[in-house]
Amino acid sequence: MKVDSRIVVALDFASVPDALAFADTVNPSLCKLKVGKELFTASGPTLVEQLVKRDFDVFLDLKFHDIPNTVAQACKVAANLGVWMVNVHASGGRKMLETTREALEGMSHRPLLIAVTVLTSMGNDELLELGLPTAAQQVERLAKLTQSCGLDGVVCSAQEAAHLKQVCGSEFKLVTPGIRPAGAAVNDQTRIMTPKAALLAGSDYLVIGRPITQSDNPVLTLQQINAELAA
Ligand SMILES: O=c1ccn([C@@H]2O[C@H](COP(=O)(O)O)[C@@H](O)[C@H]2O)c(=O)[nH]1
Repeated sequence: MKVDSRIVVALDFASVPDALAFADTVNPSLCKLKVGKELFTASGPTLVEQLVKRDFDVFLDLKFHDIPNTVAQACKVAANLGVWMVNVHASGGRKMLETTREALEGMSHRPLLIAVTVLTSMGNDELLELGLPTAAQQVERLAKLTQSCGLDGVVCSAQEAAHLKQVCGSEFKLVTPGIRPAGAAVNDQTRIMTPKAALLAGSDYLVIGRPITQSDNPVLTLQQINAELAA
């Protein structure tokens, strides 16, 4: 039986061969895989179907943000690819969130539907410039909205996880990018946390890209993080 891995590796590669080369080195019990905007733009849905066929749980991270009908129909197409999880932007608002959730109900394969709250690259100064409150306040507001619309969870930073688990309950899934092992390059992320701290804070799934895919030995790094989480 496949283990429900807590690590979702972000396949942020520019080409299909690069992405498949990584997928060929790992087992679906070791990690789930995330296909985002760069790879999807390069590869289209074929690669997603290939990864699903290889028994990977695939998170299609296209962060849809559009009018309700457009987002709902896009998520239905994504569901038909057999993906494990899809996402939209919570700031698309209640009508968009509810229409999308309703569109997925009753489909033969219904992926988890989650909403992005505040990108983990953003800090309080950037939010202020947009006229928004602090990350902690905005994430809580959007998580409550998402939950009240019947979605399965949110994308947030692990820094908000402990509070959101209290506010939204243990069943509401928290998917956290911005994960950085101690000493790893921060890159363009702002609201970061180490893998173990994120798990202890209540993250359900840890999205990790460059610290794994750009390491000298990606499989070893992935195994080390899995071991750290299990310890
Ligand atoms: O708030 C968000 C939402 C999505 N992401 C995505 O996660 C990965 C993170 O990659 P790293 O290389 O570990 O930084 C990337 O694909 C983002 O598009 C996010 O970082 N923050």
